[in-house]
Amino acid sequence: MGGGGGRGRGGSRTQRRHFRQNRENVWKRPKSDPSSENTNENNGENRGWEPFATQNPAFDEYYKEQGIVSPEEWDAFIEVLRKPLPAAFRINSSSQFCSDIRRQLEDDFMISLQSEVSEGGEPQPIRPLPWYPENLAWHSNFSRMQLRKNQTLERFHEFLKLENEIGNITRQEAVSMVPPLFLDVRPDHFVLDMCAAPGSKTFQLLEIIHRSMKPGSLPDGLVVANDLDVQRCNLLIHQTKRMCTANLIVTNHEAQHFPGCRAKSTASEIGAEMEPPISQLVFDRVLCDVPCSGDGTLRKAPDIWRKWHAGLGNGVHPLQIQIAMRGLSLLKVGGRMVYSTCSMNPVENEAVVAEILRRGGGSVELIDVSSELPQLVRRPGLKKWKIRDKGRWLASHKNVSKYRKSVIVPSMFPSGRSFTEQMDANGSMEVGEKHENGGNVEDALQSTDDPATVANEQEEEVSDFPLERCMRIVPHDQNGGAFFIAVFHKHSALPGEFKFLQRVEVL
Ligand SMILES: C[S@@+](CC[C@H](N)C(=O)[O-])C[C@H]1O[C@@H](n2cnc3c(N)ncnc32)[C@H](O)[C@@H]1O
Repeated sequence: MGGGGGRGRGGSRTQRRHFRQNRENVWKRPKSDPSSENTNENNGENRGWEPFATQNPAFDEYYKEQGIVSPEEWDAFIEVLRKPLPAAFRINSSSQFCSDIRRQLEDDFMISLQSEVSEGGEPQPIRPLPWYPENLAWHSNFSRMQLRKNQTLERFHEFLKLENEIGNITRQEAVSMVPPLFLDVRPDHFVLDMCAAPGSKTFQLLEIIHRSMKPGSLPDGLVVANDLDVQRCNLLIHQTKRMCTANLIVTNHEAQHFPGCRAKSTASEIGAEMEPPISQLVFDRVLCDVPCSGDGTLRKAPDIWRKWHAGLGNGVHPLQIQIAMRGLSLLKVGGRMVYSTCSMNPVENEAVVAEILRRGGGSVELIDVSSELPQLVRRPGLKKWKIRDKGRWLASHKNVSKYRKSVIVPSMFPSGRSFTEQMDANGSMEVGEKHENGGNVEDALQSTDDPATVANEQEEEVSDFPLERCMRIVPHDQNGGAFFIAVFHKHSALPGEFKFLQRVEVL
């Protein structure tokens, strides 16, 4: 029956429906409130549904200060972040039906769907992603709701469902398809995917390994897909079994402590008469798609708006470094490693990359990949950033109070210099203590009236590393999600690595 004043939250029913359709992923059902379950007010419709709050002042303040987009772009950036993410999918390049599927999309669906208005209001409801090779990845402006409800889209929806089920296409966020492309994998490569679940990038890696193989023959390459979470490993297995591959091993370890695997060389490699030596298994390619705060997925997971705070990025920074360093130690000399996150935060990105280069001590290079995938819109990595802790901006580790030193570590800052190192060089007092005027540090933290002013008064640090070679993809660049990617080349053994390898062999 009609829309009585008490049923909705303002606005006509049509307006509400329109809003719901356009903000499909920004609705949540809060924990049920038994006291209101049977009231006439709700009348059974829309009961308990509320929009997610798609804003967070702490988020705005943080990213404005970091300057990840220019002040002029801020409104466009934030507006796109609040919109639902358009769907994207990829054609399995190793499928024998790959060309047929691409032809069907180009010659049939691209034309027949033209008359359907997509919710994004783009002229082409579906289109190939211009930066993905060979028209194999597609962007669709149809929301899940539209696909499910609109009769004329039924054929397209059925096509997507069926081809996805049998492994000919995979639904995957567009930006998440980028890291494997920069890994430069060949069919004979041994690839380690350190944090692999739920497996969309593993699937992509397997596609490359299997590409151009004749049906029935097996490639020489191998993907080892690891994840800490056993349930997510199950998801990964479910996802990758659509590939029907024998070239995948799934492991369940902490990536930062991924075990050294020992392999026997084949007799043909060493001469049939000799006993094959045991050597450490090293990988041609390593993908480090590490756990992160995930704020690049805000469009897909709007509940992150509510949960976001600067401490999330600070908290995962040490683990991200550990995982990346373990990845590098398992990488062959001459091999390539990609480090990626779905976070926009420099403490999870540029700061980690700088620390990898620092610890790598010249054996690792951050590669300039600006000429690869030229149509992918990306921004260079930052050279300077600040750390936010307990409501305070910190420009250098020397500004960290001694009570926070176990949490706010030197590698988080652009110079990577530790407070103690500063003391050694200058032979002076602890600068952090001077800042607190000799008073109680907790008091000093709480009495900070204007954190931005405090940061401005501090000496700004700038990284010496070529961090502009990193890539940050932001949502309004190509109507997608956000991602960060850095590509490394290992020139020689890491400092201390040789000793480690020898020890493994003796064991
Ligand atoms: C960003 S997700 C990976 C997404 C995946 N690469 C994909 O494309 O589908 C990060 C993953 O890291 C896993 N993880 C968290 N801590 C880990 C650790 N210490 N070692 C290995 N995996 C970890 C999480 O379970 C999660 O699946």
